[in-house]
Amino acid sequence: MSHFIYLVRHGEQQDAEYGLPDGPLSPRGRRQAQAIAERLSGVPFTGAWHSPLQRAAETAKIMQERMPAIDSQPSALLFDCYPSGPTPDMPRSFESFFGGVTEEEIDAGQAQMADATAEFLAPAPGDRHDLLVTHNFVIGWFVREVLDAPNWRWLGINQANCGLTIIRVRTAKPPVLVTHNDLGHLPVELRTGMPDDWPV
Ligand SMILES: O=C(O)[C@@H](CO)OP(=O)(O)O
Repeated sequence: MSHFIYLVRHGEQQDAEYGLPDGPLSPRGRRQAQAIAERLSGVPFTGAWHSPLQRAAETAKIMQERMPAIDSQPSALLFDCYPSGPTPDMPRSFESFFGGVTEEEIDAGQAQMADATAEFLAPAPGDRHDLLVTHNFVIGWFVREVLDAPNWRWLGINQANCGLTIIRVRTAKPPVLVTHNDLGHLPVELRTGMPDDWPV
């Protein structure tokens, strides 16, 4: 019995480069959402959830238009957050990242991620295929959790807009990272949201 979790980062947000905290998808973001919906259209989803933020909710809505069998529900466990704070074993190069982040934000993010992994990464009694449309840091934390890496390690694990990450969970076996940030469904002009330019 396998529980597959399909993690999708939302599509590109309109004017995100101006530092807006949230907003609608850009035209390119809408095309990304259509492309990931085509990619996943054959999966027999048993559940779907999305972050309540507008960019994620719109992504889920566009996906749902092409995948009428899913009925995506908003989940506060999938909000954008800081999954953990600085730790002594963290490389010093990451310290500046936490400059403007408060302890309250970190505490809230840690609590959210503990609940999110307990809720969404649990083994299921039968086969399950669950879709989660969420944010870069949240997906980085799920990947860190699967790899049993140190807490700080979600930093630097990045996903492109509408990139596809799949985790497989079974009882009595460690979880498996089936694929990470798979962009096979996105033509090159729709590959956005990574911090660095693509090397190829
Ligand atoms: O701001 C960001 O870089 C990430 C953090 O998770 O958010 P989003 O995936 O919403 O762009």
